[in-house]
Amino acid sequence: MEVSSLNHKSLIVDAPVLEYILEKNAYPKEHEQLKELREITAKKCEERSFMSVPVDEAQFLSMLLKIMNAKKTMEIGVFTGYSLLATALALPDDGQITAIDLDKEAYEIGLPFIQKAGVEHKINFIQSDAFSILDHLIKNEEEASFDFIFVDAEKEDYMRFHEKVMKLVKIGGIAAYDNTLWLGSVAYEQDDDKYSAMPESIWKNKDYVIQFNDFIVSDPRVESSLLSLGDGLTLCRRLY
Ligand SMILES: C[S@@+](CC[C@H](N)C(=O)[O-])C[C@H]1O[C@@H](n2cnc3c(N)ncnc32)[C@H](O)[C@@H]1O
Repeated sequence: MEVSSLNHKSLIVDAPVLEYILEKNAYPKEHEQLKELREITAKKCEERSFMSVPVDEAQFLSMLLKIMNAKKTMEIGVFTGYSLLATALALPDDGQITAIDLDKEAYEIGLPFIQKAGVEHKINFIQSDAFSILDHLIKNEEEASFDFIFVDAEKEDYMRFHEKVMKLVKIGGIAAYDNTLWLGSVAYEQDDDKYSAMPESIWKNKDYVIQFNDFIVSDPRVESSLLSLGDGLTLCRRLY
């Protein structure tokens, strides 16, 4: 399969290398229902399917959750549920995921595959703006109770999410933020030849991503690592 036809969200610009990773490593071990969910998302959501996390990133998150022995997690920004299903498959049978999205229709596209994979019982999907749910959880004594929180929503909200997420994730737990290299735009000016062709939506949000990245570097509450996986994944381990 040609990488250009994969619509893959990756910073790897060397197409044969990306194709090698996907064809030789990621696709051969992709769970059948994840593959089906990915295919139906591409078919029904067309260019919006670009919002799903890439296969290699989902496999990294899955391994991380297993290494951590994560049991109680949260996902902010579900879309059709690719990262959600990868998480549900990685958690033990009594694991719990609070999954929040404004859009239930998109979740329902992926739901049959979650059901077929036999992991729906681990998921509490809440159709809502995530901020009100986070406030509710903080009020209801769920502070410092989540092993892992994955944030994959609007980039302009990351700074506000971070303050609430820092209250909800356990000390020693991980908050993971997606798209923190924002297709590489964070490193380029708009008039740069290489990146001037990027869509308006990328440039519109670039400054929010830069502001968030700068903040995380000097946030004493976390140890962080910015991975060049997908289009950037920042892991923050809560220290206190
Ligand atoms: C990039 S997509 C999530 C992709 C998903 N993690 C996956 O791998 O398929 C972002 C989602 O965040 C949701 N969203 C954006 N802002 C939100 C908010 N304030 N509260 C809840 N959901 C939000 C959108 O409706 C959208 O479905």
